[in-house]
Amino acid sequence: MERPGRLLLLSELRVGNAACDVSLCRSLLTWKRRSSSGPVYHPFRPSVSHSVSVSEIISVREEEESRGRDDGSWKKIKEREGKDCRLAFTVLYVERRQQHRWRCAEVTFTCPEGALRQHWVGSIREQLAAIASRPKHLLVYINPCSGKRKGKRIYEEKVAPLFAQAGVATQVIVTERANYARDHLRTEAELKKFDGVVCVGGDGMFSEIIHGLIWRTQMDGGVDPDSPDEALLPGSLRIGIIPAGSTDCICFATVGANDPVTSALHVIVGDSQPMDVCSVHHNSTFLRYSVSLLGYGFYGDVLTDSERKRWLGPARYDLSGVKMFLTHHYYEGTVSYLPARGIKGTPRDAARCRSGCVVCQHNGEQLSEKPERYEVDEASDSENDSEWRTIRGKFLAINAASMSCACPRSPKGLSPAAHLADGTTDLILVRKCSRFDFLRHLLRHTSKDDQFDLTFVEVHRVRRFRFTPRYCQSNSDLDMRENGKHQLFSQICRDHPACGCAPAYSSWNCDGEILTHTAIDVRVHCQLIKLFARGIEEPMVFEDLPNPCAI
Ligand SMILES: CCCCCCCCCCCCC/C=C/[C@@H](O)[C@H](CO)NC(=O)CCCCCCCCCCCCCCC
Ligand SMILES: Nc1ncnc2c1ncn2[C@@H]1O[C@H](COP(=O)(O)OP(=O)(O)OP(=O)(O)O)[C@@H](O)[C@H]1O
Ligand SMILES: [Ca+2]
Repeated sequence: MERPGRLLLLSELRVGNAACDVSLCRSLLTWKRRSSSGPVYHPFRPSVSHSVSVSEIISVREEEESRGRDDGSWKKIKEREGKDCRLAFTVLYVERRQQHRWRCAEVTFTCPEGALRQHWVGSIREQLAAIASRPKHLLVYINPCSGKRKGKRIYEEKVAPLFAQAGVATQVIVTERANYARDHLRTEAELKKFDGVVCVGGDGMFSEIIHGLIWRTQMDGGVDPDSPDEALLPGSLRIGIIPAGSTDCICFATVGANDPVTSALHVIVGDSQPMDVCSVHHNSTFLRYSVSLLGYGFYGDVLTDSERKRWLGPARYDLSGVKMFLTHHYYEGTVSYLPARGIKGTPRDAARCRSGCVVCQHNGEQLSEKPERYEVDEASDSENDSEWRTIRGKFLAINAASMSCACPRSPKGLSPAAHLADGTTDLILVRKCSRFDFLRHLLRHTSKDDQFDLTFVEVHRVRRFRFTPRYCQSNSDLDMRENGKHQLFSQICRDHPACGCAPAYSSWNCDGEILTHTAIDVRVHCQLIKLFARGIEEPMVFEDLPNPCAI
């Protein structure tokens, strides 16, 4: 019955009323209905074969006689099949649905005898236990105030039952205030006990988690977070996102859908997706980390305005978006950047970052093999260094997208060809233009047309950039001292649009949080963190299907 190394098990089992050939190869569970004339191939009665990779099996359970006793379903099966239900076992596995959604499907096999059932259940469990990447103990933070305030319910109803079925133990913490999760991770959490951290909420909640984890890792490793030139240490814990926020662009861009069940299943199967993180400094003061959007001008103003409308829930962004579009403020300043060299990919590529992305793999290897080359570039502080480029101008928006920033509002995102883990960010400069032109640019985020193919838009793939607003170019310290004053000034002008004077400063939108400074220094840290995700999967074509085992 066994051929070591290839075929572990091959039996005739029943699925419902049908006799099936069921096999367990090293990595594949396959069941194939037998044709009525026996196991022999019959060209006119093709039998459908189902295959599930063991890596996508969630769990296996032995059916108990008591199961379904209330509705008599087991009794009916027993009567129909004349079999003892104690001979049945059920396999729960990942099933792919439309639009990158995953669901938990199940199939029940009935064995001719109890010993065979034990053999099957034991073998599948043994294989599952051998998958080292699966988390066994997770620390879960729930933001009860995210999005439509449904985070707690989403976790309890959709996610916790799946974790329980998969045998994943959890410690669940419902946050009591903003930054509760960040502070808990920084100081209190016993991280050694866990294989990962899960956040239930939006991009802001994810941001709290990475701030807590990255800070803790640097402190433990003796790295000074205030130094913009120091390489940061990667953490060991993966992060899972159960989407319950207003934008959820990090979940959408790493999984392909904002769906709590899909995300929970990616956690259970132990997926791993590396991700770039930008550190943001003002002079030598650490401000924040960013993984998705750093936006000055339009997206900064949308965020500032939307914070006053939190009670509106996710719709606040659309309302503030329309308002800031009509307001049409532009801002003057200088952007300098270090172009990404020696890497694969450009922001105008047709190819997209997808599961198993070769660009991310290639660039990640390049950067880990030759970090000194980049360190030399980065350590150079001179604006005149030939590597640095400088652009002065009036901008409606300055956006740095470290990933596509795809989200339901814009399924292709701010920078459709950006990569999750290539060590770069796409710097998008939208110069002052008419409202009509800016609308054309914005609309292209929702269509197939190229949002960069406009004379007033430019995009650069960079490893590092700096921004200085016009009125503090001579002395960037001024920015710190003038901060209170400019915020007041901007506030007056925003609140009295009739006065006609445009504010001199916008704010930076850093993954949905407002930064306290306008002059910033941004550096990309390649693959600093890991998520329980695998990147967006390409739809399977016939040739991609796993080969059935050679029996
Ligand atoms: C005419 C339709 C144009 C639609 C253009 C849609 C572009 C949307 C691009 C979304 C990019 C999201 C990037 C992600 C940022 C997250 O780290 C952050 C935290 O969650 N979210 C936001 O800042 C939330 C940012 C939300 C921004 C919403 C902007 C809405 C713009 C509406 C403009 C309307 C013009 C109407 C003219 C009559
Ligand atoms: N218990 C809490 N009470 C109030 N605010 C909280 C609490 N826990 C976390 N927060 C804060 O709530 C803010 C918003 O959270 P979150 O990002 O989860 O939702 P969102 O803003 O609706 O979604 P998105 O960021 O995707 O647009 C975050 O800045 C987070 O720090
Ligand atoms: Ca990137």
